[in-house]
Amino acid sequence: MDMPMRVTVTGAAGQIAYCLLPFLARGDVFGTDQPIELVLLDIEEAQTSLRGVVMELEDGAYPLVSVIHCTSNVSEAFVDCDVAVLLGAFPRKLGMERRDLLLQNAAIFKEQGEAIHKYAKRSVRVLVVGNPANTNAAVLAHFASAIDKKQITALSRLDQNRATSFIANELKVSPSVVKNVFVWGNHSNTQYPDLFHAVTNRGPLPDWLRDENFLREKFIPIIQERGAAVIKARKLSSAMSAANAVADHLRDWFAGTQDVVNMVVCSDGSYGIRKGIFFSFPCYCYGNGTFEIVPHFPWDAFGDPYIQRTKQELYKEWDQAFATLLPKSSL
Ligand SMILES: NC(=O)c1ccc[n+]([C@@H]2O[C@H](COP(=O)([O-])OP(=O)(O)OC[C@H]3O[C@@H](n4cnc5c(N)ncnc54)[C@H](O)[C@@H]3O)[C@@H](O)[C@H]2O)c1
Repeated sequence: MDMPMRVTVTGAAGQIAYCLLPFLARGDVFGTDQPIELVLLDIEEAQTSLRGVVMELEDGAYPLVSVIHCTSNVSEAFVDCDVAVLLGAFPRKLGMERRDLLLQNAAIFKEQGEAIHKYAKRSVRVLVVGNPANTNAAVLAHFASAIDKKQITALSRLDQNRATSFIANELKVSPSVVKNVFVWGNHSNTQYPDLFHAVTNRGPLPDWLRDENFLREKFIPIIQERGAAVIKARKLSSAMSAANAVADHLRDWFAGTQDVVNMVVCSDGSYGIRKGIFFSFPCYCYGNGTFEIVPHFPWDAFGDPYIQRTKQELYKEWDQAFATLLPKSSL
Protein backbone atom coordinates (compact mmCIF):
# COMPACT_ATOMS: atom_id res chain seq x y z
CA MET A 1 0.00 0.00 0.00
CA ASP A 2 1.13 3.56 -0.79
CA MET A 3 1.28 6.48 1.70
CA PRO A 4 -2.18 8.04 2.24
CA MET A 5 -3.09 10.87 -0.10
CA ARG A 6 -4.85 13.82 1.55
CA VAL A 7 -7.90 14.74 -0.50
CA THR A 8 -9.93 17.85 0.37
CA VAL A 9 -13.50 18.06 -0.94
CA THR A 10 -15.35 21.35 -0.53
CA GLY A 11 -19.13 21.64 -0.68
CA ALA A 12 -18.95 18.17 0.85
CA ALA A 13 -22.55 18.23 2.10
CA GLY A 14 -23.84 18.98 -1.39
CA GLN A 15 -25.34 16.71 -4.00
CA ILE A 16 -22.28 16.23 -6.28
CA ALA A 17 -20.14 15.32 -3.25
CA TYR A 18 -22.75 12.77 -2.20
CA CYS A 19 -22.33 10.99 -5.54
CA LEU A 20 -18.55 11.52 -5.75
CA LEU A 21 -17.37 10.40 -2.30
CA PRO A 22 -18.08 6.68 -2.92
CA PHE A 23 -15.96 6.81 -6.13
CA LEU A 24 -13.05 8.26 -4.13
CA ALA A 25 -13.52 5.89 -1.18
CA ARG A 26 -13.65 2.74 -3.35
CA GLY A 27 -10.40 3.52 -5.17
CA ASP A 28 -12.13 4.16 -8.51
CA VAL A 29 -10.24 7.44 -8.95
CA PHE A 30 -6.76 7.16 -7.39
CA GLY A 31 -6.45 3.38 -7.56
CA THR A 32 -7.25 0.48 -5.30
CA ASP A 33 -3.77 0.56 -3.70
CA GLN A 34 -4.01 4.21 -2.73
CA PRO A 35 -5.27 4.96 0.81
CA ILE A 36 -6.85 8.38 1.27
CA GLU A 37 -7.45 10.82 4.09
CA LEU A 38 -10.65 12.72 3.38
CA VAL A 39 -10.98 16.31 4.52
CA LEU A 40 -14.54 17.55 4.04
CA LEU A 41 -15.19 21.30 4.03
CA ASP A 42 -18.60 22.92 4.08
CA ILE A 43 -20.08 26.06 5.61
CA GLU A 44 -21.11 26.10 9.28
CA GLU A 45 -24.86 25.79 8.46
CA ALA A 46 -24.21 22.52 6.57
CA GLN A 47 -22.21 20.78 9.34
CA THR A 48 -25.16 18.71 10.65
CA SER A 49 -25.89 17.41 7.19
CA LEU A 50 -22.17 16.79 6.67
CA ARG A 51 -22.08 14.65 9.81
CA GLY A 52 -24.74 12.46 8.17
CA VAL A 53 -22.53 12.07 5.10
CA VAL A 54 -19.64 11.04 7.36
CA MET A 55 -21.84 8.43 9.08
CA GLU A 56 -22.65 6.96 5.67
CA LEU A 57 -18.97 6.91 4.70
CA GLU A 58 -18.18 5.13 7.96
CA ASP A 59 -21.00 2.66 7.30
CA GLY A 60 -19.44 1.92 3.91
CA ALA A 61 -16.47 0.36 5.77
CA TYR A 62 -14.12 1.44 2.98
CA PRO A 63 -10.66 -0.09 3.61
CA LEU A 64 -8.87 2.69 1.68
CA VAL A 65 -10.23 5.57 3.80
CA SER A 66 -7.85 6.01 6.72
CA VAL A 67 -9.15 9.33 8.14
CA ILE A 68 -12.29 11.46 7.67
CA HIS A 69 -12.05 15.01 8.96
CA CYS A 70 -14.89 17.59 8.75
CA THR A 71 -14.44 21.31 9.05
CA SER A 72 -15.93 24.67 8.23
CA ASN A 73 -12.52 26.33 8.55
CA VAL A 74 -10.94 27.10 5.17
CA SER A 75 -7.33 27.22 6.43
CA GLU A 76 -7.65 23.91 8.25
CA ALA A 77 -9.19 22.27 5.18
CA PHE A 78 -6.10 22.69 3.01
CA VAL A 79 -3.28 21.80 5.44
CA ASP A 80 -0.93 19.35 3.66
CA CYS A 81 -3.52 18.86 0.92
CA ASP A 82 -2.45 16.64 -2.03
CA VAL A 83 -5.64 16.98 -4.08
CA ALA A 84 -8.39 19.60 -3.74
CA VAL A 85 -11.78 19.01 -5.36
CA LEU A 86 -13.64 22.30 -5.11
CA LEU A 87 -17.37 21.71 -5.41
CA GLY A 88 -18.52 24.31 -2.87
CA ALA A 89 -19.86 27.51 -4.36
CA PHE A 90 -22.53 30.12 -3.78
CA PRO A 91 -25.65 28.93 -5.62
CA ARG A 92 -27.48 31.04 -8.18
CA LYS A 93 -30.70 32.30 -6.59
CA LEU A 94 -33.90 33.19 -8.43
CA GLY A 95 -33.54 36.55 -10.20
CA MET A 96 -29.80 36.74 -9.49
CA GLU A 97 -27.65 38.22 -12.28
CA ARG A 98 -24.71 36.09 -13.52
CA ARG A 99 -22.42 38.99 -12.59
CA ASP A 100 -23.55 38.89 -8.93
CA LEU A 101 -23.01 35.12 -8.86
CA LEU A 102 -19.55 35.66 -10.33
CA LEU A 103 -18.59 38.21 -7.69
CA GLN A 104 -19.92 36.14 -4.76
CA ASN A 105 -17.92 33.18 -5.96
CA ALA A 106 -14.80 35.17 -6.80
CA ALA A 107 -14.61 36.08 -3.10
CA ILE A 108 -14.91 32.39 -2.09
CA PHE A 109 -12.23 31.25 -4.55
CA LYS A 110 -9.92 34.10 -3.58
CA GLU A 111 -10.07 32.94 0.05
CA GLN A 112 -9.56 29.29 -0.93
CA GLY A 113 -6.68 30.22 -3.26
CA GLU A 114 -4.95 32.07 -0.42
CA ALA A 115 -5.43 29.09 1.91
CA ILE A 116 -4.06 26.66 -0.70
CA HIS A 117 -1.09 29.01 -1.26
CA LYS A 118 -0.33 28.99 2.49
CA TYR A 119 -1.19 25.50 3.66
CA ALA A 120 -1.35 22.94 0.83
CA LYS A 121 1.61 20.90 -0.38
CA ARG A 122 3.47 22.62 -3.25
CA SER A 123 2.66 19.55 -5.36
CA VAL A 124 -1.11 19.94 -4.78
CA ARG A 125 -3.46 19.34 -7.72
CA VAL A 126 -6.71 21.35 -7.78
CA LEU A 127 -9.94 20.68 -9.66
CA VAL A 128 -12.52 23.50 -9.63
CA VAL A 129 -16.13 22.44 -10.24
CA GLY A 130 -18.20 25.15 -8.50
CA ASN A 131 -19.60 27.62 -11.02
CA PRO A 132 -18.65 29.81 -12.79
CA ALA A 133 -15.89 27.19 -12.86
CA ASN A 134 -13.49 28.72 -15.43
CA THR A 135 -13.32 32.12 -13.78
CA ASN A 136 -13.30 30.66 -10.26
CA ALA A 137 -10.21 28.67 -11.33
CA ALA A 138 -8.56 31.82 -12.72
CA VAL A 139 -9.22 33.67 -9.46
CA LEU A 140 -7.92 30.77 -7.38
CA ALA A 141 -4.79 30.47 -9.54
CA HIS A 142 -4.05 34.17 -9.06
CA PHE A 143 -4.28 34.00 -5.27
CA ALA A 144 -2.48 30.63 -4.98
CA SER A 145 0.58 32.12 -6.63
CA ALA A 146 2.98 29.59 -5.07
CA ILE A 147 1.26 26.83 -7.03
CA ASP A 148 2.17 26.21 -10.67
CA LYS A 149 -0.87 27.10 -12.80
CA LYS A 150 -0.57 23.73 -14.57
CA GLN A 151 -1.60 22.14 -11.25
CA ILE A 152 -4.97 23.91 -11.36
CA THR A 153 -7.78 22.76 -13.64
CA ALA A 154 -11.57 23.06 -13.88
CA LEU A 155 -14.23 20.70 -15.10
CA SER A 156 -15.43 20.55 -18.72
CA ARG A 157 -15.44 16.76 -18.88
CA LEU A 158 -19.18 16.66 -18.18
CA ASP A 159 -19.72 18.68 -21.37
CA GLN A 160 -17.42 16.38 -23.34
CA ASN A 161 -19.16 13.28 -21.94
CA ARG A 162 -22.57 14.73 -22.86
CA ALA A 163 -21.47 15.49 -26.43
CA THR A 164 -19.78 12.09 -26.87
CA SER A 165 -22.80 10.24 -25.53
CA PHE A 166 -25.13 12.23 -27.81
CA ILE A 167 -23.14 11.18 -30.90
CA ALA A 168 -22.93 7.56 -29.72
CA ASN A 169 -26.73 7.51 -29.32
CA GLU A 170 -27.25 8.94 -32.80
CA LEU A 171 -24.94 6.26 -34.27
CA LYS A 172 -26.20 3.49 -31.95
CA VAL A 173 -22.66 2.62 -30.87
CA SER A 174 -20.90 2.55 -27.50
CA PRO A 175 -19.54 5.94 -26.33
CA SER A 176 -16.18 4.17 -25.93
CA VAL A 177 -15.68 4.06 -29.72
CA VAL A 178 -16.43 7.78 -30.25
CA LYS A 179 -13.25 9.87 -30.00
CA ASN A 180 -12.15 13.49 -30.40
CA VAL A 181 -15.47 15.17 -29.65
CA PHE A 182 -14.34 18.44 -28.08
CA VAL A 183 -16.04 21.19 -26.11
CA TRP A 184 -14.20 24.49 -26.18
CA GLY A 185 -14.30 27.54 -23.95
CA ASN A 186 -16.49 28.35 -21.00
CA HIS A 187 -18.55 25.90 -18.95
CA SER A 188 -21.67 27.94 -19.71
CA ASN A 189 -24.16 28.02 -22.53
CA THR A 190 -21.60 29.73 -24.80
CA GLN A 191 -19.42 26.58 -24.82
CA TYR A 192 -18.66 25.27 -28.31
CA PRO A 193 -19.21 21.52 -28.79
CA ASP A 194 -17.16 20.64 -31.88
CA LEU A 195 -17.37 17.55 -34.12
CA PHE A 196 -14.82 18.66 -36.70
CA HIS A 197 -12.20 16.08 -35.61
CA ALA A 198 -14.59 13.45 -34.24
CA VAL A 199 -14.18 9.84 -35.39
CA THR A 200 -15.45 6.40 -34.45
CA ASN A 201 -13.71 3.03 -34.77
CA ARG A 202 -15.26 2.92 -38.27
CA GLY A 203 -13.64 6.20 -39.36
CA PRO A 204 -14.95 9.77 -39.78
CA LEU A 205 -18.52 10.64 -38.78
CA PRO A 206 -21.18 10.35 -41.52
CA ASP A 207 -21.98 13.54 -43.44
CA TRP A 208 -25.42 13.98 -41.85
CA LEU A 209 -23.73 14.45 -38.46
CA ARG A 210 -21.53 17.15 -39.95
CA ASP A 211 -24.37 18.97 -41.67
CA GLU A 212 -24.30 22.63 -40.59
CA ASN A 213 -28.07 22.82 -40.01
CA PHE A 214 -27.96 19.73 -37.80
CA LEU A 215 -25.05 21.19 -35.85
CA ARG A 216 -26.60 24.66 -35.53
CA GLU A 217 -30.19 23.62 -34.80
CA LYS A 218 -29.76 20.41 -32.86
CA PHE A 219 -26.38 19.20 -31.64
CA ILE A 220 -24.87 22.47 -30.38
CA PRO A 221 -27.94 23.86 -28.54
CA ILE A 222 -28.78 20.48 -26.99
CA ILE A 223 -25.29 20.17 -25.50
CA GLN A 224 -25.13 23.84 -24.48
CA GLU A 225 -28.51 23.61 -22.72
CA ARG A 226 -28.19 20.08 -21.33
CA GLY A 227 -27.63 21.25 -17.75
CA ALA A 228 -30.80 23.38 -17.88
CA ALA A 229 -32.76 20.44 -19.36
CA VAL A 230 -31.69 18.22 -16.43
CA ILE A 231 -32.76 20.91 -13.94
CA LYS A 232 -36.13 21.26 -15.69
CA ALA A 233 -36.79 17.51 -15.51
CA ARG A 234 -35.25 16.70 -12.12
CA LYS A 235 -35.89 20.02 -10.36
CA LEU A 236 -32.27 19.66 -9.27
CA SER A 237 -29.03 20.19 -11.16
CA SER A 238 -26.87 17.38 -12.57
CA ALA A 239 -25.15 15.55 -9.75
CA MET A 240 -24.67 11.89 -10.75
CA SER A 241 -23.24 12.78 -14.17
CA ALA A 242 -21.20 15.65 -12.70
CA ALA A 243 -19.65 13.35 -10.08
CA ASN A 244 -18.92 10.77 -12.79
CA ALA A 245 -17.20 13.46 -14.87
CA VAL A 246 -15.16 14.62 -11.85
CA ALA A 247 -14.03 11.01 -11.35
CA ASP A 248 -13.14 10.69 -15.06
CA HIS A 249 -11.19 13.97 -15.00
CA LEU A 250 -9.20 13.09 -11.88
CA ARG A 251 -8.54 9.48 -12.89
CA ASP A 252 -7.23 10.48 -16.32
CA TRP A 253 -5.16 13.33 -14.89
CA PHE A 254 -3.50 11.03 -12.35
CA ALA A 255 -3.34 7.74 -14.28
CA GLY A 256 -2.90 9.16 -17.81
CA THR A 257 -4.91 8.24 -20.88
CA GLN A 258 -4.46 7.42 -24.55
CA ASP A 259 -7.48 9.53 -25.53
CA VAL A 260 -7.61 13.29 -25.89
CA VAL A 261 -9.78 14.66 -23.07
CA ASN A 262 -11.27 18.05 -22.37
CA MET A 263 -9.99 19.98 -19.39
CA VAL A 264 -10.35 23.63 -18.44
CA VAL A 265 -6.75 24.76 -18.01
CA CYS A 266 -4.79 28.00 -17.91
CA SER A 267 -4.11 29.22 -21.43
CA ASP A 268 -0.45 29.52 -22.40
CA GLY A 269 -1.54 31.41 -25.51
CA SER A 270 -2.49 28.22 -27.37
CA TYR A 271 -5.10 28.65 -30.13
CA GLY A 272 -4.85 32.45 -29.68
CA ILE A 273 -6.57 32.41 -26.28
CA ARG A 274 -5.24 35.13 -23.98
CA LYS A 275 -2.65 33.83 -21.47
CA GLY A 276 -4.04 33.29 -17.97
CA ILE A 277 -7.63 32.69 -19.12
CA PHE A 278 -8.98 29.29 -18.03
CA PHE A 279 -10.42 27.75 -21.18
CA SER A 280 -11.61 24.25 -22.09
CA PHE A 281 -8.99 22.76 -24.44
CA PRO A 282 -8.30 19.25 -25.79
CA CYS A 283 -5.53 17.83 -23.58
CA TYR A 284 -3.33 14.76 -23.27
CA CYS A 285 -2.85 13.52 -19.70
CA TYR A 286 0.48 11.87 -18.99
CA GLY A 287 -0.30 10.69 -15.42
CA ASN A 288 0.72 12.00 -11.98
CA GLY A 289 -1.29 15.18 -12.48
CA THR A 290 0.42 16.31 -15.69
CA PHE A 291 -1.13 17.32 -19.02
CA GLU A 292 -0.42 19.15 -22.23
CA ILE A 293 -2.78 21.19 -24.43
CA VAL A 294 -2.93 19.34 -27.76
CA PRO A 295 -1.98 21.93 -30.39
CA HIS A 296 -3.20 20.31 -33.61
CA PHE A 297 -7.01 20.36 -33.51
CA PRO A 298 -7.95 23.73 -35.04
CA TRP A 299 -11.63 24.47 -35.43
CA ASP A 300 -13.04 25.22 -38.89
CA ALA A 301 -14.67 28.43 -40.23
CA PHE A 302 -18.08 27.23 -39.01
CA GLY A 303 -16.73 27.00 -35.44
CA ASP A 304 -14.98 30.35 -35.37
CA PRO A 305 -17.95 32.58 -34.36
CA TYR A 306 -18.80 30.16 -31.54
CA ILE A 307 -15.21 30.28 -30.28
CA GLN A 308 -15.17 34.08 -30.45
CA ARG A 309 -18.39 34.24 -28.40
CA THR A 310 -17.23 31.91 -25.61
CA LYS A 311 -13.80 33.56 -25.56
CA GLN A 312 -15.31 37.05 -25.23
CA GLU A 313 -17.59 35.86 -22.43
CA LEU A 314 -14.55 34.58 -20.51
CA TYR A 315 -12.59 37.79 -21.07
CA LYS A 316 -15.56 39.76 -19.70
CA GLU A 317 -15.89 37.46 -16.68
CA TRP A 318 -12.16 37.90 -16.00
CA ASP A 319 -12.46 41.71 -16.16
CA GLN A 320 -15.51 41.73 -13.85
CA ALA A 321 -13.99 39.36 -11.28
CA PHE A 322 -10.56 41.01 -11.14
CA ALA A 323 -11.94 44.56 -11.18
CA THR A 324 -13.33 43.96 -7.69
CA LEU A 325 -10.58 41.69 -6.34
CA LEU A 326 -7.46 43.59 -7.31
CA PRO A 327 -6.34 47.15 -6.53
CA LYS A 328 -6.96 49.40 -9.55
CA SER A 329 -3.22 50.06 -9.93
CA SER A 330 -2.48 46.40 -10.69
CA LEU A 331 -5.13 45.98 -13.42
N1 LIG B 1 -18.26 22.48 -14.01
C1 LIG B 1 -19.27 21.62 -14.15
O1 LIG B 1 -19.31 20.83 -15.13
C2 LIG B 1 -20.39 21.55 -13.15
C3 LIG B 1 -21.40 20.60 -13.30
C4 LIG B 1 -22.41 20.52 -12.36
C5 LIG B 1 -22.42 21.42 -11.28
N2 LIG B 1 -21.44 22.35 -11.18
C6 LIG B 1 -21.39 23.28 -10.04
O2 LIG B 1 -20.86 22.55 -8.92
C7 LIG B 1 -21.27 23.20 -7.71
C8 LIG B 1 -21.78 22.16 -6.73
O3 LIG B 1 -22.98 21.58 -7.23
P1 LIG B 1 -23.94 20.76 -6.25
O4 LIG B 1 -25.05 20.27 -7.10
O5 LIG B 1 -23.18 19.82 -5.42
O6 LIG B 1 -24.50 21.95 -5.34
P2 LIG B 1 -25.17 21.86 -3.91
O7 LIG B 1 -25.88 23.16 -3.72
O8 LIG B 1 -25.90 20.59 -3.71
O9 LIG B 1 -23.89 21.83 -2.92
C9 LIG B 1 -23.02 22.90 -2.80
C10 LIG B 1 -22.42 22.81 -1.41
O10 LIG B 1 -21.44 23.83 -1.30
C11 LIG B 1 -21.52 24.37 -0.02
N3 LIG B 1 -20.90 25.68 0.02
C12 LIG B 1 -21.42 26.90 -0.30
N4 LIG B 1 -20.50 27.85 -0.09
C13 LIG B 1 -19.39 27.25 0.35
C14 LIG B 1 -18.11 27.71 0.75
N5 LIG B 1 -17.81 29.02 0.73
N6 LIG B 1 -17.20 26.81 1.16
C15 LIG B 1 -17.48 25.49 1.20
N7 LIG B 1 -18.69 24.98 0.85
C16 LIG B 1 -19.62 25.86 0.44
C17 LIG B 1 -23.02 24.39 0.29
O11 LIG B 1 -23.28 24.49 1.69
C18 LIG B 1 -23.43 23.04 -0.29
O12 LIG B 1 -23.34 22.00 0.67
C19 LIG B 1 -22.29 24.25 -8.13
O13 LIG B 1 -21.63 25.50 -8.23
C20 LIG B 1 -22.70 23.81 -9.53
O14 LIG B 1 -23.18 24.89 -10.30
C21 LIG B 1 -20.43 22.43 -12.08
